[in-house]
Amino acid sequence: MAASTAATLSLRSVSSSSTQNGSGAKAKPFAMSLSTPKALTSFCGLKATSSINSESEASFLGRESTAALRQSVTSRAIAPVKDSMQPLQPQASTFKVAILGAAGGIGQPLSLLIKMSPLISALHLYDIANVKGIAADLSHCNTPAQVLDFTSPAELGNCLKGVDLVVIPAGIPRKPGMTRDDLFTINANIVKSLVAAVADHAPHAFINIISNPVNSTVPIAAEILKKKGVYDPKKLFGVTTLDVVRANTFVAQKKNLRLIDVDVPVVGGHSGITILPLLSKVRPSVTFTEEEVEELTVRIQNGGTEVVEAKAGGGSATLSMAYAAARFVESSLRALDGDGDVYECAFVQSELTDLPFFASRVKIGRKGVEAVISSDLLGLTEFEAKALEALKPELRASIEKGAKFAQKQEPAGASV
Ligand SMILES: NC(=O)c1ccc[n+]([C@@H]2O[C@H](COP(=O)([O-])OP(=O)(O)OC[C@H]3O[C@@H](n4cnc5c(N)ncnc54)[C@H](O)[C@@H]3O)[C@@H](O)[C@H]2O)c1
Ligand SMILES: O=C(O)C[C@H](O)C(=O)O
Repeated sequence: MAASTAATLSLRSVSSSSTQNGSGAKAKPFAMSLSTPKALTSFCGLKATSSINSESEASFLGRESTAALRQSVTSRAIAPVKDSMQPLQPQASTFKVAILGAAGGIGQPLSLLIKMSPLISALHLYDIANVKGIAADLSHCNTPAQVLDFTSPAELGNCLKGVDLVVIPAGIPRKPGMTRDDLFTINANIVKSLVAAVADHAPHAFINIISNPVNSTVPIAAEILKKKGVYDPKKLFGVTTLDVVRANTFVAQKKNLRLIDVDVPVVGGHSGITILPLLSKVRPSVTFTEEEVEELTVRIQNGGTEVVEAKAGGGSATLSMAYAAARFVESSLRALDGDGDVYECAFVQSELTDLPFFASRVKIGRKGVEAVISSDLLGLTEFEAKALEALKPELRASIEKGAKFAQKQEPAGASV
């Protein structure tokens, strides 16, 4: 018998919602156990059990979202089955996703993880390196997303046509001793040309940017989209989910908490001191000594460097990043699918501070960012307030560097 009988969507993430009165964000950790009827075994492939469980308030999606998910899964997957004895032919799911840089250290495991999503009907893999084999390999997984490969810039337009979400992990990673800003010269050009193509071929898509330095590549993307006349700030996201994933892990370990319960908002940017975990806002409420706050903050800020050094020249975080990006993709797709309860931290155009871009918790809906959650920045501790002021000059400089780079470029389409 193939594998087991359970179809479980195994990504676990945390959803946080703000209180309506703005008195402080109320985290709502959730644990999804998406267990489908036996009929779904044939496309979910990994495991299948007989129901979709929302164990409690503290479970992955919360009751309402789980109900919405149940409805979405059952309508997509079960509706086409006319005869229960027939093998399931799942209806095409709603969303098409493109990954640009799909053959890389992040791109490959990310492609695998999101191939498991029942929300994806087509997965378009693009890379300048050989992506054909990766697509062939992945296409054998019996999950519904159809996998297509696109290799040269000449194929990029076709890769992007009709997609709802574009994820960009293309670019070089750090080696020990490098800062993320040291990647600027090469990655700025990569992001510029890829985003120009997105503007031409998928101007309404959500764009999730992973390529570093995120503090600059997101402003580059914004300027390129502006030049092309298609900039929608609500749909452009710098992916900072890995900072949240790390913060949740390190805090849970330090305080001996159940991982699934922990939610740490991380604001600012995605590099060094611009990464600011708000430990006073951790859910569940937990107290830290001053030493613990300093130690945890530094560890979260240096999480990327910890991996770069451990890999000793072999690149930077790929597996944890793929996990984090898959969580952000899943959240983006749930938002596109009309789930009204999607909250993630992301680096977006923002008026929360005097900086033009800022990572914070945002509510994501069908049209992109619906709200920036301002309450996280209220009632900061002295440590956090100082750290927030301290990060601003560096973050502003990185944002301006990216914007200036893109502004002085030729009209972007010409160079793709
Ligand atoms: N946002 C984050 O939290 C985060 C976390 C980890 C890594 N990163 C960044 O993600 C990027 C990728 O990291 P990686 O480990 O996957 O690197 P990698 O070198 O393993 O993979 C990068 C891939 O991009 C491809 N590529 C290069 N130029 C391209 C182009 N013009 N079009 C399409 N594909 C192109 C390469 O062929 C390669 O397959 C790096 O910049 C890294 O710093 C960001
Ligand atoms: O640290 C890096 O260079 C990669 C990434 O930004 C990370 O945080 O792991």
